[in-house]
Amino acid sequence: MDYTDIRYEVADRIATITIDREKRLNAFRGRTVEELLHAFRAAWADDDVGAVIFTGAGNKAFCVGGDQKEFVETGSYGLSQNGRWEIEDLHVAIRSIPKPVIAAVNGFAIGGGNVLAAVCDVAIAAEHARFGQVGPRVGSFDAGWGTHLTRLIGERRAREMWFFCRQYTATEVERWGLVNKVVPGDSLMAEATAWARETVALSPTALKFLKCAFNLETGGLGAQALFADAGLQLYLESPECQEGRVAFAEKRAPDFAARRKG
Ligand SMILES: CC(C)(COP(=O)(O)OP(=O)(O)OC[C@H]1O[C@@H](n2cnc3c(N)ncnc32)[C@H](O)[C@@H]1OP(=O)(O)O)[C@@H](O)C(=O)NCCC(=O)NCCSC(=O)c1cc(O)c2ccccc2c1O
Repeated sequence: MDYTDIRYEVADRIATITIDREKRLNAFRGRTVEELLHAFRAAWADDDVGAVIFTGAGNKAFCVGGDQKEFVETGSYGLSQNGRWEIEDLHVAIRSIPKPVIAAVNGFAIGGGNVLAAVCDVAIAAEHARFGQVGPRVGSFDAGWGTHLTRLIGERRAREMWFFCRQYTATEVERWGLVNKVVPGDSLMAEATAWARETVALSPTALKFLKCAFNLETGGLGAQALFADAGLQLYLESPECQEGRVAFAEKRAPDFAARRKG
């Protein structure tokens, strides 16, 4: 597959997967998700790859979730070549690949970007990185893997993140346990590579069984995510959702007053 939205590089048994849409703050569209899925599966299939680093191009954003401009312009995030919107397959692939996945969070991890970082095995953040959920402000929600935040930072913090749509610094979320380490931006990739080098020297079978074991508790989230996504697809067609998206595009606060009921 030819990649237009991502980069895939392998060196010293480490695969680096980079969302390469810097002008859109590495927001994902259908094509991006399809390529990411393909790249994670390639890393999975390659016996010479022992670990994956997942990052975003540039130094402003890791990923800011779904591409809102694409949605406003075309009415959807765009489908993959096979006609499916595969974000849930991507979440499951990152969880399932039997090799450690290290998120190198090089800037904003917002909305679906925060969820992508959260499903990785470990996360290292640049000092300037900012984390947050925005769905209830822009007309979206992730009631599947988005709720995995509870396990990482506890229920109070996870609900705060989703219900208030604030932004948090790397240092704050390191304290909460959302990231493993915070480093200066210019040493992020060196740090992530050092972590990857450490893990590729370990027993691959031991790591595989450990990842499978950790996944036993969260395995049900894959099914919950499909259920949640079915609800989200209906919500995406509603005037309430459209108000969130249009308000973001028009750079104004959304007006959900007409939507308050029940
Ligand atoms: C990310 C921000 C916090 C950055 O704020 P800042 O003030 O620094 O910068 P600007 O706001 O001026 O943004 C700069 C520039 O980038 C454009 N941009 C920002 N975010 C996006 C985006 N997501 N898509 C496309 N473009 C984006 C912005 O328009 C500016 O462009 P200019 O041309 O005007 O310069 C802040 O920008 C922010 O909060 N962004 C919104 C983030 C957002 O809404 N993300 C999507 C959330 S919904 C989602 O992620 C999602 C995930 C899923 O898995 C789904 C699954 C199934 C269905 C739906 C899903 C879904 O919606």
